[in-house]
Amino acid sequence: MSTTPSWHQKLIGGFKRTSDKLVGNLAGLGAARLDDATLDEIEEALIASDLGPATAARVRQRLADGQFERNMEELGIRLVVAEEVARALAPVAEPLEVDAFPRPQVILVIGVNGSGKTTTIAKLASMFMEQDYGVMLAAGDTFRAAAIGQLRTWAERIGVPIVTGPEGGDAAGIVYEAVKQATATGIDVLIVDTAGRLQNKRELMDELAKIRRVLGRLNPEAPHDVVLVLDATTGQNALNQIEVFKEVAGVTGLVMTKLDGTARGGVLVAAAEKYGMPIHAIGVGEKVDDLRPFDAMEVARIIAGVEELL
Ligand SMILES: Nc1nc2c(ncn2[C@@H]2O[C@H](COP(=O)(O)OP(=O)(O)OP(=O)(O)O)[C@@H](O)[C@H]2O)c(=O)[nH]1
Repeated sequence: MSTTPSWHQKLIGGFKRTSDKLVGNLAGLGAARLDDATLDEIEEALIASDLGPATAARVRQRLADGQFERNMEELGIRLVVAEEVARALAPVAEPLEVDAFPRPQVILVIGVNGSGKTTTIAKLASMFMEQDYGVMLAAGDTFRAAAIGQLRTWAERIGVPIVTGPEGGDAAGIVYEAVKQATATGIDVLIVDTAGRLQNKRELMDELAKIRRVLGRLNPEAPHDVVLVLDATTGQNALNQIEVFKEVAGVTGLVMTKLDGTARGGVLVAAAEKYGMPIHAIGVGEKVDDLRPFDAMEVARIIAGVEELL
């Protein structure tokens, strides 16, 4: 028997905290009489499980609106939770498409240090390569030598070209050079690593503005995507980062990493509910194939703990 956990198993791990809390909170409500007090309890349980007030209110409404038996079994309640969570997630489950014309599609990747940005860039590159796209990386995080080295190591490992510069070098210059090379060699997707200096917003904004100006000179449509990488283990903090990076960097979509192990998976639903921003993919580990677009219903059923009752 294989000991490597499957994607589904890792995902269950990432949502365990949320799911356990939810299931714990719903326990004892089996064969519940859905009177107002019980409905209040269910709604509170959902909010306590990080699902966000709007989803919780919709579940309450669904249970209260009379389409269901007044005596509902726990499985019935969980199925309603799963449906409503899926309804919140389905509109934001939007894989990154390569459709820029002219090529290359330029994807800026942003996020604080340690969020899993570098690993995510490698995983995205690998995902695009699997779809037969030509991929190039640009090491635009020149702030730390380690960041350049790490990205180069990944580029070699997955076999994609990379444009780098010296530590402390001009990120915009590297991006300019990368777009020129990508255009000349018929690359489809250029993924650009950028500095994660959230502690100095002004500098980060200036740097991103400069990258945008330089890109705009080569292709007014670029950057086509500005993807924010978020660490799901940081819970509420991940939501705060969306707020700040939206303002500072014009984020167009999200990737949530570390949705395995100790993640606070409910934050995915909270982010979907609060920002309605596309969530392009989720990461469940450190290997290149540990990143995928997500299936809203699969995640919803895991969160609601449906499978364990079937
Ligand atoms: N468990 C788990 N670990 C991950 C995941 N993605 C990244 N990591 C790990 O998180 C750590 C930080 O990832 P990096 O990709 O280096 O993050 P970064 O944001 O580029 O960070 P800096 O290089 O410090 O700027 C590394 O040890 C990764 O292996 C994931 O989905 N799950």
